[in-house]
Amino acid sequence: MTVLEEIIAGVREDLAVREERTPLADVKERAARTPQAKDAVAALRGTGEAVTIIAEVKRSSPSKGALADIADPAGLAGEYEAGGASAISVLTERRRFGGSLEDLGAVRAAVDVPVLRKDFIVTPYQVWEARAWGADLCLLIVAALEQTVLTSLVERVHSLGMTALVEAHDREEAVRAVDAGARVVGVNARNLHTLQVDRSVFASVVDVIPGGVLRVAESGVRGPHDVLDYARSGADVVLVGEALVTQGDPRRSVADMVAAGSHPALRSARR
Ligand SMILES: O=C(O)c1ccccc1NCC(=O)[C@H](O)[C@H](O)COP(=O)(O)O
Repeated sequence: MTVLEEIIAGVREDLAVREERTPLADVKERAARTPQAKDAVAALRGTGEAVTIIAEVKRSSPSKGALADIADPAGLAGEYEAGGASAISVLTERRRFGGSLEDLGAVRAAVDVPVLRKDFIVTPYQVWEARAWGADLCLLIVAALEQTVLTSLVERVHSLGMTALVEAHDREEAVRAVDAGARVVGVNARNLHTLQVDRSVFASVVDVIPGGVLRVAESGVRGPHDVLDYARSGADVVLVGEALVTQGDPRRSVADMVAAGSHPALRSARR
C-alpha cells in the first residue's frame, strides 16, 4: 500500500462512522443553514500583481509526526489573517494530521478570508460536510481519484458555491485537473510515495496550467525566499504549513511571506 492509499483507508473508516452517525440529509440541512461560500478565486487572485499566501493550520503530518500543539486553531488562523494571509487551510484529517471538522468550524467563525477544507476527499458526503462546516474551498487530490469521480466532485464543489483546489503532483495530473474543470490547480512538491519534498516540481509542471486558472505552489516553503522562488517560477498563490506552525511568530512569518510575494521585481513580470 502507498502512503496515500493507507491514509485514504483510514479516512474511509472514519467516514463510515460519521455517515452512520449523521445521515447525508442532516449534513445537507446544516449546509443549507450555512452562510454562502466566499469568492475564493477573487481572494486568491488579489490585485493580480502580488503572489498571495494560503496559511495552513497543521498539527502533525505523516512525514514529520507532531509539529505543533495547536490548542486554539481559531486564534492561530486569526494571527495568519492579521499577517495578511488571503485564505486559511485547515487540515481536517484526524489520524495522520490531528485535524477535525470542529477545527474547520472554529476557524471559519474566526476569520473573514476564505477557508479551505484540506482532507482526502473521495465522496460527495465529504463535500457536503465541508460546506456544512463553512468551507469556501475544498481540496481534491488527482492521485486519489479516477477521472470521472474527480470531474463529478469538482462539479459538486462548484455547484455548492465553493471552489475546488485540485492538487497535482506531475504534468499528467495537472492536465487531468484542468480537464476536470478546475479553476484553481495546486502543484504539491511532496511526493506521495516517498514523502520527499522537491520544490523544483512546480516549475516543471506549471506550463501545462493555462492562463486564467490560478496556479498554487504547495509544500516545502521554509521562508520568504522560497515564496519568491515559487513566484519567479509562475505561482499565483503559495500554500504554507509546517514553517508557520513551527516558527515562533505566525503573524510575522506570514507577513514576511506576503511581503516576499509583493516584491516590486515580481510586479512588472506579473502584469
Ligand atoms: O505533510 C505531509 O507529510 C503529507 C503527507 C502525505 C500527504 C499530504 C501531506 N501534507 C499535506 C499538504 O499538502 C501540506 O500540508 C501542505 O502542502 C503544506 O506543506 P508544508 O508547508 O510543507 O507543511
